[in-house]
Amino acid sequence: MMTETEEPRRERSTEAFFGRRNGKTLRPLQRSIRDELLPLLKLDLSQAAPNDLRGLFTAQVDKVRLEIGFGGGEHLLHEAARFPTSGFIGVEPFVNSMAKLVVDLHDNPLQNIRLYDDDATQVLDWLPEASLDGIDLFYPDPWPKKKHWKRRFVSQKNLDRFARVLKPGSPFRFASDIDTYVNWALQHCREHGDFEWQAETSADWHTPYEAWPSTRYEQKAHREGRIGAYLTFLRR
Ligand SMILES: C[S@@+](CC[C@H](N)C(=O)[O-])C[C@H]1O[C@@H](n2cnc3c(N)ncnc32)[C@H](O)[C@@H]1O
Repeated sequence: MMTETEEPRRERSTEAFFGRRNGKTLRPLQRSIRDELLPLLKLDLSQAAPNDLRGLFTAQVDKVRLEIGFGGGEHLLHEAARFPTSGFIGVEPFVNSMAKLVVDLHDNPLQNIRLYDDDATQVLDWLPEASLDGIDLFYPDPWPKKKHWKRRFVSQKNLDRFARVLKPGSPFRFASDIDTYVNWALQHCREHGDFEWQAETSADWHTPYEAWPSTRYEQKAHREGRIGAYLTFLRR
């Protein structure tokens, strides 16, 4: 039986989410801030998406970008502060990561962030066609064992979703420290046909994005001796 303070445990909620949703029990203050603020920031997928996504934000924005699986939120917060006239949708199903981000936003409010705390495929299917100016997927769960590769977020089905919601010419940015996932992403994007890889030379793989703040997962990879590859694909 669940107590009042427990979160529902799910290993797999929908087709593309296979990870853990819960870690340590939230501290009472963290929980109360999350409970107060997340409902205000969370996208309501039970309502039709607005045709013009800019209306989702209190800030006046001229672009809208999506970050899938923001983890500690280092990049999402950094980009949202760097581009106050862009709106950012951040998706993260891991309860503790979402609570951390909501507390960060409580302490340092930004008017150009909206959130969603479940599987990003739900948001992708909700968004109107050609409505996004960029999708970031940094260090997605690697699923290194071959028998689990089919769980990887990059798949033909999810690339179809990306292709539907991205405006032509907009970037899908991907980073990973797992060689087989980097090759997997390159191969899937090549086979898909709607994405063009932007790289002048193979050295570009290891050149971080402009003003890259790094992320918690990347720092751990570096400590363990793995370096990231940064790939940018443009929606044709
Ligand atoms: C390895 S972590 C990387 C986090 C962060 N991007 C970083 O670089 O530190 C992958 C994140 O993706 C999230 N995730 C996994 N499946 C997801 C899905 N279907 N939709 C959205 N996020 C997902 C996980 O909860 C996890 O926080």
